[in-house]
Formats: sequence, C-alpha cells, structure tokens
Amino acid sequence: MSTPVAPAGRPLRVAVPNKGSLSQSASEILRESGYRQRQDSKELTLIDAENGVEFFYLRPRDIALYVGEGTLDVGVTGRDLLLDSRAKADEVLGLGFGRSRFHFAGPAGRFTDLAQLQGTRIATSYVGVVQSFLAERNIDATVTRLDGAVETSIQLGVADVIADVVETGSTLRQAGLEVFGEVILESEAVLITRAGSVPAGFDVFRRRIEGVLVARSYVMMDYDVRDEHVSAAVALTPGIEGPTIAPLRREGWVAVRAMVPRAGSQRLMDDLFDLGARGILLTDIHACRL
Ligand SMILES: Nc1ncnc2c1ncn2[C@@H]1O[C@H](COP(=O)(O)OP(=O)(O)OP(=O)(O)O)[C@@H](O)[C@H]1O
Ligand SMILES: O=P(O)(O)OC[C@H]1O[C@H](OP(=O)(O)OP(=O)(O)O)[C@H](O)[C@@H]1O
Ligand SMILES: [Mg+2]
Repeated sequence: MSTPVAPAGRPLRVAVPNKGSLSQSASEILRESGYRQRQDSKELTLIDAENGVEFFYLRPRDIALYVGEGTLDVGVTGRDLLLDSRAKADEVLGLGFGRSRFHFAGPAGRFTDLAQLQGTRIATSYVGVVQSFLAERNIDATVTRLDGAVETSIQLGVADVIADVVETGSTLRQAGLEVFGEVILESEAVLITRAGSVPAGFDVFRRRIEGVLVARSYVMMDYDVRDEHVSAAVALTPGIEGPTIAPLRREGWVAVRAMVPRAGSQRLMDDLFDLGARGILLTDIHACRL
C-alpha cells in the first residue's frame, strides 16, 4: 500500500455538489485527480483514507456557507453561488466546467437598458447577486426570490423582469424572453477555501487538480526534424520549461518533444509538417505536476 499523502492529523474535508449542473463534472475531476468518489448518488459522505480526504456531498448553494464558516475546509461550487451567498470564502482556482453567464431578461423587445430596471419587480434565485448589482447602481426595484423555473414568473404576472443563469439561451427563448444589458457575471465551477486560510493538506489537493486541468488543456507533441529547421520548429513548440531535443540515429536530424496547448494543436501539426518535420505524434496527457 502506498503512503498516505495527507498529514497524519484529521482528513481534509471537501464539499462536492451532490446534484445539479456541477455534480457530475466535479466528481469526474476528483476521480481523475486520484481520489475515490461515490458510486451511488445517495451516498452523502465518503472517506478516502489513503489520500487523507473526506468528501461531503451537499447542495452547491450551501457549500460556500459550510466552507465560509470553517465547518468544511474546501468546496467545489459555482462562482455565482459563492458571490450570492456572501460567505467568507475565497475562490482559489477556476475549474473550467459549469460555465454560465448571469443576465437580466424580459419579454422580447420590451427592455433595452439596465436603467429600465428602476421600479420593476425582479424574480431570481440569486437575490444576493441581484441586490448587490442594484445597490451599486442606485437602482430601486423589488426583488423576489424563487427556487427555480424563474422564467415562468413573468407569464404568471409575478415579475416584470428575471435575473438568471443563461447557458444555451434555449429556456429563455421558449419562454418568449430575451436578455438585455451587459453580462452581470461570468461563472464557472471554482475551488473555494475559507477566506484567508490554507487548510492543512490543501496544497497537495490543489496541485493534483491543477495537474488534471493542465492535462486537459495540453497535449504532448513529438516530431523529428532536420537540424537546420530546429530553431523554426522550436519557435512553434516552445514547451513549458523548454522542449526536449534528443539526437536521432540519423545524420542531420533531431527528435523534439514539447507540451503544446490542445486548442490549435492540429493546425500546429500542419505547420510543422510544412516546415519539414516528420513522424509528428500527438498524445494525451492524463496528469502532470509542473
Ligand atoms: N444550464 C445551467 N443551469 C443552471 N446552472 C448552470 C447551468 N450551467 C451551469 N450552471 C451553474 O451551475 C450552478 C448551479 O447549480 P445548481 O446545482 O444549484 O443548479 P442546477 O444545475 O440548476 O440544479 P437544480 O436546479 O436541478 O437544482 C451555478 O454555478 C450555475 O452557474
Ligand atoms: O440557457 P439554458 O441552456 O436554457 O440554461 C439555463 C436554464 O437552466 C437552468 O434551469 P434548470 O434546468 O436548472 O431549472 P430550474 O430553473 O428549475 O433550476 C437555469 O435556471 C435556466 O433556466
Ligand atoms: Mg436550476
């Protein structure tokens, strides 16, 4: 059995969304980071003794509160939910999934400008975000908190305007609504800790997750190229610290290996080929520590 990586003290206590848009991707990134995750969505807690971590499956909206109070050490939640909660927790790492935009919306063609919010009735599940926004701009409006299906509140005459998460925009369209004004906030899943604190064992936890994020956004590129083209080729594939260049058992050629961003990597292969590189290979990275 391998040595536990966490200190011998109490385990790092991590809150993970139990349901909703963030739940599956959160468990996936933790599993890829080498942690045990629950097999059954009814499990509420899970101990990964080997890694010194205990997971608590909670509503994403409640996670910032637990972490802000210091009841739990680390949490995965949405940036919008963190801000809405006004909990004393810090965002320490964006996780790249659960992306959404927060917008005001109203009946198609009715509103064009956020100044028109003055005097309206606004329905939202994000009262904290909306009230902060209105207060910053000195806009006076009535805010009503709804749990979900916020779009229907206008049709039912409960509100004039809604403020909600928009991903594809299809829910708004189906309700005959459209966004107006600028994006209020761009959200994604984030890793949070209690404001100003670095819990014991958090560094390893964070490094593992960062390793997966890098592995998701980078690939490994290998190719062979003639000596005279190495400088031009390496300018295209500078790597992280610098590319590895190794002699090839063929006069006048070298082998190059470098990490490159996944986005644009096919185009990069075309450009390397045009430069005369051959044997160009692209492979996935599953984890890394940079
Ligand atoms: N299409 C989406 N709908 C709702 N939330 C989304 C969407 N895409 C990303 N998110 C993000 O997910 C988080 C909300 O998750 P939460 O689980 O509370 O709501 P949900 O996915 O609407 O689940 P449910 O309404 O079923 O409880 C927010 O951070 C939000 O920005
Ligand atoms: O822009 P879209 O891709 O349509 O996604 C956004 C919609 O999805 C969420 O609703 P959800 O399905 O969670 O239902 P709820 O309102 O009951 O929470 C959110 O509240 C929006 O209504
Ligand atoms: Mg919802």
